[in-house]
Amino acid sequence: METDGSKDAGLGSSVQGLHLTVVKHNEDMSQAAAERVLAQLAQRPDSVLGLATGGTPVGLYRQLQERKADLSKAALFNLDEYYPLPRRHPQSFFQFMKGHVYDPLMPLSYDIPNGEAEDVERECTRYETAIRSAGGIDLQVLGVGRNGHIGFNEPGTPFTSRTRIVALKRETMEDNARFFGDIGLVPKRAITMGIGTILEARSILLLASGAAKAEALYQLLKGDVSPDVPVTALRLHPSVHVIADEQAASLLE
Ligand SMILES: O=P(O)(O)OC[C@H]1O[C@](O)(CO)[C@@H](O)[C@@H]1O
Repeated sequence: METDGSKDAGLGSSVQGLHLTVVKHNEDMSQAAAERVLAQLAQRPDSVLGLATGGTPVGLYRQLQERKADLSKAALFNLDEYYPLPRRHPQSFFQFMKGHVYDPLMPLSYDIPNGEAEDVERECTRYETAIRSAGGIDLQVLGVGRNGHIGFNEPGTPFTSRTRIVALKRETMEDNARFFGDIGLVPKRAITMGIGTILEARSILLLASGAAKAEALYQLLKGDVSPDVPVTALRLHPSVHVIADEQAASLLE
């Protein structure tokens, strides 16, 4: 396995368009990711960025702060939000983004599904329309769940799915219980961009760190393309860059 470097996945035509960079540690992943986001902003200051929450992108957002990324012309969207959950709840993805990105980096605009919308169907339609009205997403940052979920699109989700309300799998609630302190406090549902919505982004940056993500990454690069492992949908996209640390890449090769 090539490390601290970059290489094409080199796995034949089914993964053409997918580029893999393996780096040593989580911090290296965050640095490499920040470079790609900064390059996107340099090329197009008014980029539309799709961002993710969870543990994976925290280092990326720290790097963007340290490097004084200029988001003053950029529009931000997010993958998902728990439902129902008030925006003021400390574990809402809105609060996560406020702390890590909105307040420190002051983007021109931001939008995130509203976890306290009264009419959830209407909120999902509003969100899809807002993304389209902004011109679509230029660069979508993704993490991946242990079970291969992207956004909150759990195994079994059709690749054509759009923004909608979903039920979370038990393993996803278990993984996110660390943020809530108790699994009983984790919301059972969420609003998430669909896989079809995600695949419309012009380019995708997937980050994976730690041994818990190794199987999902293996499936992405070597498994069958199947809704059973949502992240494999990325094999259908023409421009995906994966940055993984050595632990996440440990099943490859
Ligand atoms: O980065 P983590 O905390 O491992 O989470 C993995 C993925 O699961 C989610 O939390 C669910 O949306 C994503 O935001 C994230 O990319």
